[in-house]
Amino acid sequence: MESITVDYVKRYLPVRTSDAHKGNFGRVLCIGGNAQMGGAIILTSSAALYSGAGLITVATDPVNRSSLHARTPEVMFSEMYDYSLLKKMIPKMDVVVIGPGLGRDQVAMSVFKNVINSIGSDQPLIIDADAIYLFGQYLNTYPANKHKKIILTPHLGEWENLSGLNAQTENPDLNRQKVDQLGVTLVLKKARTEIYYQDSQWKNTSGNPSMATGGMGDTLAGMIAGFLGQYADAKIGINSAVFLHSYIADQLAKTHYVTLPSQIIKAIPSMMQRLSTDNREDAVDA
Ligand SMILES: NC(=O)C1=CN([C@@H]2O[C@H](COP(=O)(O)OP(=O)(O)OC[C@H]3O[C@@H](n4cnc5c(N)ncnc54)[C@H](OP(=O)(O)O)[C@@H]3O)[C@@H](O)[C@H]2O)[C@@H](O)CC1
Ligand SMILES: Nc1ncnc2c1ncn2[C@@H]1O[C@H](COP(=O)(O)OP(=O)(O)O)[C@@H](O)[C@H]1O
Ligand SMILES: [Mg+2]
Repeated sequence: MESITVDYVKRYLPVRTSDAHKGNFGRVLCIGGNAQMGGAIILTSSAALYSGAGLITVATDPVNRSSLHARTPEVMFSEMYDYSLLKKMIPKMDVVVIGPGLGRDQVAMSVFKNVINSIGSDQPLIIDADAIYLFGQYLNTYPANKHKKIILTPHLGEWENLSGLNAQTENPDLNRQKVDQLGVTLVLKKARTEIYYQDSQWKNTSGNPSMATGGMGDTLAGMIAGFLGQYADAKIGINSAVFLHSYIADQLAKTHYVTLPSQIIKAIPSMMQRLSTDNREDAVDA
């Protein structure tokens, strides 16, 4: 397994040209947040925004509209249960992320099916949180998904539910077998997150237990989405998002017992700037 380090991330940070505009940095659609868990998709979309995505739309339950706009007026709202609108919107997106706070009921399953049927074979689809459960259920009926560009981001509990491999039994060989069978990219979240591509495997070298707070994975999903819209090479984008998410937490943890997802989000632009310009990577705004 190859290691993702700070030097790797610095080497590949994209350079913004002086004539760049928002259309260069990705149209991202974030889908999730039922009436109980709007915070999850607000974290995801905020993370995509602070990671540099050009244009972000959130498809969510209408009750989340005003809190979304109060938090991030830069982000557009769409009604998650308007299936024909969602179907029309998806082909225009560079990246779609589904799952944070989505729920697992029949309505959530209808949203999921609508999205997986509408997404094109060249469009990255990040499947996180509840959508990982829904993906597992969906596969029972429609097993062939290899034509889709799917990125799964489970924690160990979600991975067990999907693969049958638990925290004790999962290992690189068995994970690889499952990944090949599913035809996906796997971001297996744990203390040292592992990433399985079709042709290589990577291990993160950053992260710490101050990150054990609800919403931390929702935040990572948004960072991956934000980076996928900006990096020409998806593998480098995903690896860099995974590393930076935890690396910012490592810097914050020097002075913070707990690192909140929203603190990490706020520190993304300053960390990216510092890594792109000089060696003062230890400083973050919190
Ligand atoms: N502000 C909001 O709106 C927030 C909304 N959120 C939304 O909540 C929804 C549910 O997501 P979820 O991850 O909280 O719960 P779930 O899918 O039931 O998984 C937990 C199960 O897995 C097991 N488990 C084993 N290993 C594990 C590990 N390493 N890391 C974590 N768990 C591990 C664990 O076992 P345990 O050790 O707890 O017994 C337990 O049985 C989802 O939509 C998400 O987006 C949250 O993000 C919070 C902020
Ligand atoms: N002890 C730890 N060390 C390093 N990283 C951690 C630790 N605990 C949690 N994390 C990270 O926090 C994130 C948690 O994701 P997840 O469980 O999906 O959160 P949520 O669903 O609440 O948003 C993952 O990126 C994981 O790697
Ligand atoms: Mg999660």
